[in-house]
Amino acid sequence: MSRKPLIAGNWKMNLNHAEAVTLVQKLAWTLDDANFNFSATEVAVFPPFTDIRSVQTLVEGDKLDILYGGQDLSVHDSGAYTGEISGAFLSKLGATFVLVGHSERRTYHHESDELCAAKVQAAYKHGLTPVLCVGEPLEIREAGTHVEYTLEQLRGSIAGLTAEQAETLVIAYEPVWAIGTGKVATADDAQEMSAAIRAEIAKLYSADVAEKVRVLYGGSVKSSSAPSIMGKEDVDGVLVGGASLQADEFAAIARFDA
Ligand SMILES: O=C[C@H](O)COP(=O)(O)O
Repeated sequence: MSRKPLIAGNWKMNLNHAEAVTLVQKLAWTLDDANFNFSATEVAVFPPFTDIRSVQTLVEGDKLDILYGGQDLSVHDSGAYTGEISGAFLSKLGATFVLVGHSERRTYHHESDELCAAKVQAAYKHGLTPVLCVGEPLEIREAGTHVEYTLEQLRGSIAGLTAEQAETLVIAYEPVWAIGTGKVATADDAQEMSAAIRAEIAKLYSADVAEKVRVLYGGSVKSSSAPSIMGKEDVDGVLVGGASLQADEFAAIARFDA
């Protein structure tokens, strides 16, 4: 497979800047001790905004191979938007990625597909790689319309995206019913949706673009479930919430093929 695996840890609203430094240090040491091959697998953390400067100082100072990103960004570059964070600021802090449209933002902040599409554009404008989150709630899964629902969300959230941008896009499939619940979708469920997402990208752009797009699975991933999920052909990585707050556990997830 030519796509590089991406193991991403979304800390959500957990850990202050001092705790962030401790966790990233421990994560780097744990992976180093295990002779982790950082050039074969990307490892990224998504700390709260207030932690990012400290993470940057540590990563740059100690020359760590850990990437990082924001959990959200504004559609605006700057201005009178109290509480918002510009992609330009994240970029200046050395961020590589930014999450867009996480289900918690879609639910608690009513983020629409249209807004997500604007955020994806804002990310590219500032040189950030968006990690676009999509996925169905429980009632949709139970109705059996999860593939169509998720693809609809995907189409709406990438409206206006060029083929050149789409090639570098990361899409995280996160079934809402599996987030923080301990209920992991099966590896086959993850594969089914990842393949459907890739096929949709091929339809919208080309087979070549679809081959390059990375699709992650997220939802109660643990070191025990990561190997089988990562073993699936169309799954290129995982977006980990709770288990990314423990350095040992997150490092074990990153070593899914050890
Ligand atoms: O962004 C991460 C996901 O929401 C998954 O969270 P979780 O691993 O705690 O279920």
